[in-house]
Parts: sequence; C-alpha cells; structure tokens
Amino acid sequence: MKYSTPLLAAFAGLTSASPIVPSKSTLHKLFTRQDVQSAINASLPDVTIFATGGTIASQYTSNTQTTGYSVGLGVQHLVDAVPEVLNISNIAGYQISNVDSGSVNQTISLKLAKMINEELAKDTVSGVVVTHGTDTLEEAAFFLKSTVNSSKPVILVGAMRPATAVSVDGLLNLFQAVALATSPTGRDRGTMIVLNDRIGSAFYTTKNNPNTLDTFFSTKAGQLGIFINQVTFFLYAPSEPVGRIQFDVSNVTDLAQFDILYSHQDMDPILFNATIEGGAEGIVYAGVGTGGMSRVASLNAERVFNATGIPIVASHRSSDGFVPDEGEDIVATCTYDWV
Ligand SMILES: NC(=O)C[C@H](N)C(=O)O
Repeated sequence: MKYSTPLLAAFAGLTSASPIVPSKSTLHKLFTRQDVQSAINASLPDVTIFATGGTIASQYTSNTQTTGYSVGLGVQHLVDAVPEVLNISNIAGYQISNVDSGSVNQTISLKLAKMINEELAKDTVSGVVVTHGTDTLEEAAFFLKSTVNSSKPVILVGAMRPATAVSVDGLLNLFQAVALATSPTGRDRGTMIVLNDRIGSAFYTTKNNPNTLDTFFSTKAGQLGIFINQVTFFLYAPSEPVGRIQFDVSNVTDLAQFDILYSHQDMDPILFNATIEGGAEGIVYAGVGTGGMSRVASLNAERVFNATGIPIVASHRSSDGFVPDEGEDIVATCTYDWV
C-alpha cells in the first residue's frame, strides 16, 4: 500500500504490540474547573485544555525578542492570561508536558490521544484544546485526527511569539481555540488547527514559515474557516478528508519507529542501511518529484528492502502534491528519477 504524505505513511507503522500503558499517575493535573471558578456555571460548556509546551508557553526577558526564549509557563498561567475564556466555558487543565514541540515523543502523543478520547466521552465536555509548539503541531494534529474517535472538536493551538512579546499572538489564539471548542459549529469536524484567526484542517495544514505569524495554511485544501469578531465562520460544511484512516489506540502502548529520509541530488545510498541499523521498522523517503531518488540510492533501497523486508514508502519532499499509486510494492514500482 502507498501513501501520499510522510505522515500518512508513518501511520502505517501504528502497532498494537507491547503492553506498557503510560501511567495516569505520571500526569500532573494542574487545576480543575472548581479551582478556576468558585461556582461552575452550569449553563456554560466544559472545555479541557491539555498543555504540552511550545512558544505559547514561553517567555523571555525582552518583550521585543521573538527567538531564543524558553518554554516553561504552565497551563494555569495560560488560562490566567486570558481569563475571558471563563466567560464562555468552564475550564479544566492538564499539563501533559512542557517542552518545545520537537521534543514531543510517542509517550506524550499516546497519552494525549487516550486522555482526549476519555475526556470527550464525558457528556458535559463540549470539546478539548491542546496547546502545542508550532514546529511539530501539524504532526500532533494529524496523529489526533487519526486516533481520536469523537464528533466533538479537538483544537490544536500554538503561538509564533512568546507570551512576553509585544503583540503576543498566543492569547487570542487560545481564546479562539476555546471558542471553537464550545461552538456547535465545531461538531463533526474532529481535530482542527487554530492560529492567526484561521481554522485549518488537521489533515492538510502545515507550518510553512518558521518566522512569521501567517505560517499555517494548506495550499491544497485552503482554510476550513475563520473567526469574525471571535465567532467561528466556517467556509465549508463538515466533511472527512478522502483517505483518512481511523486508528484505535486505546490498547496501543508502543508506536513503530518509522524514520523519514530526505532525498536530494547525490543522496548517499548508505542512509537506508544506517536508518535500519538505527532501529527503523519502516522508512518513508521524501522523494524528489513524485517520490524519486537517484539511481544509486534506489538500487540500494531495493537491495535493503529485499534483504530486510522493511517497508520503504515513497512520499515527496515538495510541500504539496501526491505520489502516484502504482498499486504494488513500493520499491519495485515507484517512479524513479534516473540520473
Ligand atoms: N512557535 C513555536 O511554538 C516554536 C517552538 N520552538 C516549538 O515548540 O515548536
């Protein structure tokens, strides 16, 4: 089977093998709805925030500094900075981690997916918000889109400027994320990404620029919606992306290691051997063009595949497009760019 994106391909590696469930006791429940509000407003929906870190939870000594800051603000701090969210919801928060998103690992990802599924099963909870670093936010969104089974909204939100910056973006992003999590318009859409006044598809949206606010979009799918005066305005009715696969991770304790190789002119063929020696149980290569690589690299990839049986799946290094599905074994049938 072939997949058109590295993420889809990597998800082919989901396994329900070994039985070690991350313990709930390792979670730090920072505050409950009762901690935040003296009396819960029964007329408001409940929203649960899962905080993982990232720039939205970062600070620096200079308010004009937008790089070089450090992560560390907790979920309580994030909510305290935007108390207006308590006018539209009863908030509870979990601190899942407090790291740059490059350090979000499978333990955190699985814990998130399982806890979100549990949370959304509660009648009173209208939706959840995940605060996350933007660098790998698209991966987290894709993972949750593939593993959370609920018609309720799951909103991934981050910031491009630290919490201490002039014109910080995280505050309004968080408010909008909570607003969407409470909104009936968010139903039947599952996981979405909210940044910079826009609502993006968790399946297609990517970060396209490491420096600017206007970084999350999908050239292929556009935006699902926007916020007008903090009210959601969807451009499309709810629909599922073609090719979405739903995984049940409730008993999954370990994800297979799929590594991604980036193709380029004169790619070193030994990378395939090295990656497998490093423990990869599958390789996705971000190929040139429609999944191509140099002749020497492809010959070695084929040798490695024949010797190990470890799947090597073609994707593309361009941010948009598809690899044509030629229906059979990937190494044998992929369209290579011979040099
Ligand atoms: N804007 C950000 O959130 C970037 C940050 N380095 C991260 O954790 O991904």
